[in-house]
Amino acid sequence: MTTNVDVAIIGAGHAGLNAVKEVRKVTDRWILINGGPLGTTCARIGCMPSKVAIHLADTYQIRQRLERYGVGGTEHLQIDRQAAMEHVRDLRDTFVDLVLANTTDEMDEEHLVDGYAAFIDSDRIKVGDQIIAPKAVIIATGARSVVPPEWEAADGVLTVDTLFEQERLPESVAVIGLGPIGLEIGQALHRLGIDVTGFDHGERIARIADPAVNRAAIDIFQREFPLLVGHEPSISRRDGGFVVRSGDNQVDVEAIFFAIGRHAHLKPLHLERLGVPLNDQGMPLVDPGTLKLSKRPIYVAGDAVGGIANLQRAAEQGRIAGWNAVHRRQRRYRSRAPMAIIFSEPNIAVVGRQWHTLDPDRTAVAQQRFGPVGRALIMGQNRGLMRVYADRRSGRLLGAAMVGPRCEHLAHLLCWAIESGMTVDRALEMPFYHPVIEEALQDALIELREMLHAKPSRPAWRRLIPRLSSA
Ligand SMILES: Cc1cc2nc3c(=O)[nH]c(=O)nc-3n(C[C@H](O)[C@H](O)[C@H](O)COP(=O)(O)OP(=O)(O)OC[C@H]3O[C@@H](n4cnc5c(N)ncnc54)[C@H](O)[C@@H]3O)c2cc1C
Ligand SMILES: NC(=O)c1ccc[n+]([C@@H]2O[C@H](COP(=O)([O-])OP(=O)(O)OC[C@H]3O[C@@H](n4cnc5c(N)ncnc54)[C@H](O)[C@@H]3O)[C@@H](O)[C@H]2O)c1
Repeated sequence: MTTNVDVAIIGAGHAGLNAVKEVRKVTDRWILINGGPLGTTCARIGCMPSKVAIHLADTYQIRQRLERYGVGGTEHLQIDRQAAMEHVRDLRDTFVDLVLANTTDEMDEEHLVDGYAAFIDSDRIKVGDQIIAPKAVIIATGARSVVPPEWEAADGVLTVDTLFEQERLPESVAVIGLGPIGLEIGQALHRLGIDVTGFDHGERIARIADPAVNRAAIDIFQREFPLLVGHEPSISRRDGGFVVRSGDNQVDVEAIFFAIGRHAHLKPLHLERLGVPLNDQGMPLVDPGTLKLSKRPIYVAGDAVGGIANLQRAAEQGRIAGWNAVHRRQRRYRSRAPMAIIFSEPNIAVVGRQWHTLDPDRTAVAQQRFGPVGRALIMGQNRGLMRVYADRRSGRLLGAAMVGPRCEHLAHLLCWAIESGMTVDRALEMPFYHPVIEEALQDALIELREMLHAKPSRPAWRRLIPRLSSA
């Protein structure tokens, strides 16, 4: 039997659930298909449990500063990692319950179907034995962790999909890939007392394009746990564990944590059956504004689109795809000034234009270290570097990269300023308080203003003119 609906939404993550919210305002003939556990990537394995783990690891780490504050007995403090992981799971379950309570818990069997969807052709979808014929489709299938095929489902190999389910954490871990996941999770595991070594085949960590900030970040994190970058790591089995080699270095570990990227989860959909051209990632051409495939009422939203995964992007694209699926007048997704925040300690943040896209002749770059920043010194977290970029001609802020304390907040301030087209002079007219981390940004802006207003040094022959005339 075929079920006819107005809209089929595939994937119950933030993108899919936000799409449903828009669609159900217009029609009751919709169906949400979800394969795997409900509760969203963000709440189950992503943003939220990772931040719980980071928070408790950072809290335990504070013991190392307590003696300086006159607090004794810190050498007796110990972490029960099993209890810590239970706390992560408890909060994770709370976040999942909050998502479910407001969304899928209220849906009946007619609207919510459990299973992986696959296209039969461009008009029909199959889920198990059920065939669905929708007038419009929203693909919101998210992304999945990349694991080299030879290590898939191997004992001792972890990803974020499995980490938070571990009753017992390993004593030593090689973190392969030092992007946002590798750095956040690697540092948290290290701070929970696990022997962590980080590996990346590239020279950059956390995708920082600015070479000075990247160097500063590597120096800071390197002091906590070894980071081996710039060589392709090779992994082999040994005595129930693994040996990982990188250049001249070799490390024996109990477990491997892969964080080498997450790719759009499209394979089970069989998009090749749509009869549209696909790129080498198996993705059809999608209008980045309407999120629609050309000539088909099929929309793609969230991590399924590819690129840098971001919860706010997934939610907004879901809302737009949902609206567009049920309205003639199409809304457009407009990407804003980019912002990426890594919740390591210190934070890493990149906003606006990235280093490699800047024109060196037109860009002024101010640099501010967090070392002498009063508030950072008070917090005992004064490691870091911020670089802020401005356009020499218009004086506008262009972007920034930073590693430092509470950069999550500085990134927001800067990103809002960039998004509103603010100049350096105007940003300096804004109020600042004391003593706050924002004073680091104020100092960077003052340096930028000096660069922008500095008179260009006059060529030697021009400097001669007054003297010649007065002679
Ligand atoms: C460890 C980690 C930390 C993160 N931290 C942050 C952060 O701090 N800040 C931030 O902004 N972002 C963060 N992200 C990214 C953020 O979580 C994602 O961008 C967001 O959750 C993606 O939502 P989505 O709706 O696109 O996909 P998902 O939430 O993954 O939903 C997709 C759903 O579709 C289902 N599905 C897949 N294929 C099919 C199919 N064929 N048929 C039916 N169902 C299917 C999946 O099982 C899943 O339930 C993090 C991600 C991870 C992994
Ligand atoms: N705070 C946040 O916003 C946050 C946190 C976690 C994840 N995320 C998102 O989740 C997505 C996935 O994150 P990720 O860190 O897994 O992916 P990523 O693609 O951002 O980083 C992967 C890293 O692995 C390295 N790498 C790839 N193959 C390798 C190999 N064979 N050997 C060694 N190193 C290798 C790459 O050089 C890169 O540094 C990203 O889009 C990210 O933005 C966001």
